Amino acid sequence: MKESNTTITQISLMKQKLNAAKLALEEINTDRNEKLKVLIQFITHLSLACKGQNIELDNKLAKLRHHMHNFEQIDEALPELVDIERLLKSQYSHTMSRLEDSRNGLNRVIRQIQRIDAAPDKLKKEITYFKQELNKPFHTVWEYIPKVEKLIFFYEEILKHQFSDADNYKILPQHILLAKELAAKISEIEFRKDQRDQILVIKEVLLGDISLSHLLDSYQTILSLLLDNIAREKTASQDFLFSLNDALLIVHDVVNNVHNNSQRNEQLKGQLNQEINLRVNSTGELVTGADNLNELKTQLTAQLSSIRDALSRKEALEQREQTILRKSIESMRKELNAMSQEASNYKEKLFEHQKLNLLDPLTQLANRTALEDRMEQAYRNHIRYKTPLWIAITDIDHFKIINDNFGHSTGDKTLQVIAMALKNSLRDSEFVARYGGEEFVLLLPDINNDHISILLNRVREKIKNIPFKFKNQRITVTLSIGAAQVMENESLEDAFERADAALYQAKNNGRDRVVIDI
Ligand SMILES: Nc1nc2c(ncn2[C@@H]2O[C@H](COP(=O)(O)OP(=O)(O)OP(=O)(O)O)[C@@H](O)[C@H]2O)c(=O)[nH]1
Repeated sequence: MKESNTTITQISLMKQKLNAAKLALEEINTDRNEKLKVLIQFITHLSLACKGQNIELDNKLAKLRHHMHNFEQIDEALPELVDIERLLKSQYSHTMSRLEDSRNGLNRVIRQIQRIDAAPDKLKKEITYFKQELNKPFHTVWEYIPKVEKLIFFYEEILKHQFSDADNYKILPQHILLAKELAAKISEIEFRKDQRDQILVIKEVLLGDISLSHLLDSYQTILSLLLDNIAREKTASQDFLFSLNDALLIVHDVVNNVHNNSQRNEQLKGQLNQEINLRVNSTGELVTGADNLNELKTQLTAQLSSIRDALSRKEALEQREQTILRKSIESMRKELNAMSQEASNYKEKLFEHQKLNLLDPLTQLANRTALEDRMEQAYRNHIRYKTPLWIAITDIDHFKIINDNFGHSTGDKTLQVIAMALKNSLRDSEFVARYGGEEFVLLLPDINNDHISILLNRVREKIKNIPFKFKNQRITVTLSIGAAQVMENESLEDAFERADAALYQAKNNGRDRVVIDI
């Protein structure tokens, strides 16, 4: 009995243990299932994260995910896990080498961007900094993507800058030269009074910090002003020709009328003459055939009265003819007077124009065209009469400083004063012209070698002593002068070049001096 009790107790204990073991097993199973679930989830996420990078890896992860449900023991998954680990490792090194390639690619692109001169300075600095950053290797794709984004930003900025500057292209040295030449050219052209302010503004723009669009605008404005002037000139000439034509038509009509009238009058006068002749003849016949004196008397009185009548009609006709002729001549004279007045106005205008075409409008000195005419004339005299001829070229020293410090209008006034002083320091036979900008050319005939230096130095001193005062500042303006005498058998151009070289030397030797090429 005792034994059976013990057995029962043991069985019940075993039952309890079994139950406990069952519960523990259930717990283990639940736990395993939970962990398996987490593992499967992890593998799912891993395969999603790796998807598309390597097809073998994609397949292995999908297979593993599927197999996981069937594995009793995690050990069973080990071979597949090892395989996947190997693939992951090789994928990592593949990704790293791809990232390195991409980094090198970015470096190449950034070097290209750095070559774009048009990029603004701030952006250039940013690009340099970015390039330094690119020296560090990438570890993940996430480091690479922002770099690509940044690169796109640089491109965008450069494009934006380029487009904002689209109509403001870079001004090159040859554009600045063109602007200066245009300024010099318009100084030589005579514009109408109402155009001069506009021309002054354009000149100021051309000689300042000009942009390409300003240069083009200036060309366009000047061309339209010139075209306008040409059109006006054309209209003025046309008006003159029209009035000339009208006057000639009137004169033509008058002459025609006079001619017709005189033809008609000639006819009438012929008839009257005929009538008078007839009467005179019949009077003669009356006298020869007369028997009775009284009858003759009566008949003669009647004949004489008819003759007188015909004569007075003839006289009246002639008077009328003369009056008409006088009137016609008078109206023709008036017309011709008006015409000649018109013609002399036109001639005066043409003359003024011709004169103005030879004058520099700013300084009122002869311009380059006039200088060329005069040089040829002086050269001809030099050849013909074997008289000496000197060419001197003078240039104001550091004139740019006056413009820069006191403005262009002060510069213009300085040019005017110097021009007048130069003109006043020469004799009538000598000649000065504004050659361009701040350069003047002097033609000096009949000066011998001993006197040229004295003369030119006197001119130089005269300018130096002008008491210029700008903005309450006393300024001394000096000249450099280069001169050359036209030698025997030398062309004018060669002599001019020697004078120019002497001027260059005067500038190089320190300015404010005269250099004579001998
Ligand atoms: N105000 C004014 N300035 C002019 C005119 N024509 C040319 N200029 C100016 O003259 C100056 C000439 O300058 P540069 O050729 O550099 O010579 P610079 O300053 O005189 O110096 P050096 O000749 O070397 O002594 C420029 O600033 C021109 O803009 C003009 O009609 N009016």
